[in-house]
Amino acid sequence: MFLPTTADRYHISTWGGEFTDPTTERAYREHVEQSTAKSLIVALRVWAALVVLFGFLDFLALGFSEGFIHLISTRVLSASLLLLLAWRLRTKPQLSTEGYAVTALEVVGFFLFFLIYIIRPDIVSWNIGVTLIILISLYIFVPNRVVLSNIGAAFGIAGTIYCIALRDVAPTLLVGLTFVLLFPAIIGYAAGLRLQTGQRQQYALFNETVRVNQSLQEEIKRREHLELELKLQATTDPLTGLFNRRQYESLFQRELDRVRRHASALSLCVVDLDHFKKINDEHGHDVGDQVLKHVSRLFVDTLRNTDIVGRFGGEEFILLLPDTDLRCAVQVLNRLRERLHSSLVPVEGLSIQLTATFAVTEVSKQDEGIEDVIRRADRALYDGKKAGRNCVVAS
Ligand SMILES: Nc1nc2c(ncn2[C@@H]2O[C@H](COP(=O)(O)OP(=O)(O)OP(=O)(O)O)[C@@H](O)[C@H]2O)c(=O)[nH]1
Repeated sequence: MFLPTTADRYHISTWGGEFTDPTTERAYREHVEQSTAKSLIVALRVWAALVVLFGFLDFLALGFSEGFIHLISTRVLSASLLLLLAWRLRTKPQLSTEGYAVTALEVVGFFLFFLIYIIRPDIVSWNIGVTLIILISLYIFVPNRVVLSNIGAAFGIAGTIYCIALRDVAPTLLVGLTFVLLFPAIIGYAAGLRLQTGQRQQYALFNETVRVNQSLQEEIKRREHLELELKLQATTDPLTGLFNRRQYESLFQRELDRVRRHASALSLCVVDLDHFKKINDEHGHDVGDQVLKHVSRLFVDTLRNTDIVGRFGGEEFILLLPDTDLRCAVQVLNRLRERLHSSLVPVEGLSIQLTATFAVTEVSKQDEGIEDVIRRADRALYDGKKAGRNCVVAS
């Protein structure tokens, strides 16, 4: 599939002042639709007011004559068309950026304006002056696509020349007049083109900034996610999601510092699942893994969230119970043992009965580190296994 590059997408035509890529041009018009409609409504209202106000000059020159009535009717008709479009723009702002309606009005407006040349031959030179102002206003004051403004201006120039030609003037004068009328149109076109191109360049820049910002945000999110994942990988056991050895050892050190500083209680328990080898042998390693996951969840869900649950390795777990002395720890662990014993583990359509041996010891200020404490618990574990398993042994 062909995908336009940024340069293609934002290429602006030299003479039209519009994006050559239709999708970008459409998006740009939608982007400026509301503000363009607002400016156009103001321009149309001012235009309508001027058209009617100039009727006062007609009245001064013609009085309440038939000519005045024709002119004022024309003026009121023009003003009504202008106000009608202004009203329509409130509900259909896209008319302002399409430009066809306002161009049609420019053509109709000029057509009605030509009547003044016919009805008031006394003010031809004044009218030519007004035509010059109208021509430049078409480009600068009335928001429209510059290519369409060219159509309005071309009609205005051609019509004016025609109206003057009707008066039997010398051809040289007509040629001169054409140049005079072309002059504001060319200036207006150049100014309109520059303005239109500048607006689109700004839009392209704005869009690019938004795009770059978006991709930066996405990159930041991606990196944050990656960082979190790496942190998780470094601190947890991949199978059970419990703290890994490195992490619970460092958490133990923090708790040991608290024991030393605040004389608070801390108990450590080594849990070893009973006859786990049998589960693996009978149902396969995958079922064994599911059981380990289930037991881990059960430990985490049952204990306090200040307790620390880690995987010691294989089917052995470490539980750190802060602010818990040996007596309380034995109570808590007995509850946990009973819960494990009484709940069947549902794995792959099987219901597996499971027990564990819990070896618990209280950490003292004199303990050098976690190895000392685990060694003590391990001795208790040995006793527990010898005593028939499914028990809590304290040392
Ligand atoms: N599925 C699974 N099995 C594991 C994992 N780590 C260790 N094991 C198994 O756990 C079993 C531990 O067996 P043993 O040390 O003999 O202990 P046991 O069968 O639980 O017997 P006792 O501890 O004496 O009650 C071994 O079969 C290991 O292969 C693991 O990550 N996944």
